Amino acid sequence: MLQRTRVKICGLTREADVDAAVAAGADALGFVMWPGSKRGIDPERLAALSARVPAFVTRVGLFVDQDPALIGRCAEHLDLLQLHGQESPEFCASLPRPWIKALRMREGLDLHAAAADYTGARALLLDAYKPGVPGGTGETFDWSRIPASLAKPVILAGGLSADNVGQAIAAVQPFAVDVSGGVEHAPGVKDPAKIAAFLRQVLLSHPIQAQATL
Ligand SMILES: O=C(O)c1ccccc1N[C@@H]1O[C@H](COP(=O)(O)O)[C@@H](O)[C@H]1O
Repeated sequence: MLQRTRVKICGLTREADVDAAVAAGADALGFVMWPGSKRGIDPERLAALSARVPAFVTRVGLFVDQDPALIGRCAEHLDLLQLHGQESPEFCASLPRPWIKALRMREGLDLHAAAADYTGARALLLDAYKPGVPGGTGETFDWSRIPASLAKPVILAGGLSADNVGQAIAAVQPFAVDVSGGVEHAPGVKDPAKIAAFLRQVLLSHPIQAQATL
């Protein structure tokens, strides 16, 4: 079976960057609704950016232990929620949109147990662990810690860029990859050339499998 690695470009704050990510072929676009981030936007910005996104491109809202009322207000502009804090499985299940759970790869994290706990998650997003920082660190982690078979699709995040995403896909074979800092020239300011290069490297990462399957 031909399995194309999906791509999410996260931390979009500007119309031009939304357009660049869509034009490059991104499958999903991420909007950081957490005000503690330099990439954070408010619900009004979300509405404006989300309105530019065409059909078949998934609009993902990123939250960190935030008020469900705020999540509810944002939901009409989103297709999927990305939960980056200590949200419990019960909290996640109470939300008005499908969701993915972000897990930071701290030492000793049992991914099989997490997949069983977050049974309603559409995928697990795995990110680097840095104490006190909920995500978007620009750091990688040891990809060999990801088990080959997990009960949930894996979205690989953390320090990815055009320079290492091919290697990451070869090592992990994730369902999707997620990038923020690696396609920017400043936090929240994307670089269209880096976005295009990232997408190109993802496509180039499995040509032999594609040819064998066609
Ligand atoms: O981007 C942020 O500022 C952010 C803040 C809080 C939680 C998550 C955040 N970003 C997510 O972190 C990963 C990895 O980002 P990077 O590629 O290493 O910069 C990704 O899922 C971002 O969406």
